[in-house]
Amino acid sequence: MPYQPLNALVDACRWIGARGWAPATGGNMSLREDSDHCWISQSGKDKGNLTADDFLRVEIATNRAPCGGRPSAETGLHTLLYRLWPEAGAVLHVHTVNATVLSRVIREPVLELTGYEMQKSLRGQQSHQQRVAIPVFDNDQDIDALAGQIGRYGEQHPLHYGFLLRGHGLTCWGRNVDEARRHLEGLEFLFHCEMQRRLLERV
Ligand SMILES: CSC[C@@H](O)[C@@H](O)C(=O)COP(=O)(O)O
Ligand SMILES: [Zn+2]
Repeated sequence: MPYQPLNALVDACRWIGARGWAPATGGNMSLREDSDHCWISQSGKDKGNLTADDFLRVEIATNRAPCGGRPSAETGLHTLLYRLWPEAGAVLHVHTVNATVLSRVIREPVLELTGYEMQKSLRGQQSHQQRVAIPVFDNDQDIDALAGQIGRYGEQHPLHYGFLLRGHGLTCWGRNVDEARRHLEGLEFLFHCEMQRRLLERV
């Protein structure tokens, strides 16, 4: 019997797939059940076409799926966020073109966004004059090492909405699936604007 609250996450995955934000088998998505467990997409599936049966219950402390199956290769990044942020309820990882390309162009360790009304799609942002800082980490196939690096960063800096992996994509989260979706849509819009601005201004 699938975990019933997964239905909202399954809808979000279809929405992501329809926008082309999880091409091929890219992307992974998860939902927190409680302080010790989350449900995460199985590795290697088409994430735009999942059902609740395609999610595995994973221990947040160990990344293990006691009932078997192969959880996402990037499970360690989701569980890191659930450990770091008790309020994180859902995590969405996507491979959008804007996130993939912009993260390669940014030389600095943080992408700063300011001047955009759509910053207010992000929790706590009340004005286009505020600054949104999205950290950018070098991609790494060693997920444990990557999780260690992001974890050390997260212990010292606010890590509010999401982070970019260079040439890879965006991982973002929210208190629930609706908020994670809103953050994803808002950030993706902001990345698109920032790409266009940099192209036109030849930054
Ligand atoms: C197209 S392969 C992409 C993977 O290496 C990975 O980055 C990804 O997002 C999906 O991995 P998965 O193990 O299916 O959750
Ligand atoms: Zn990925």
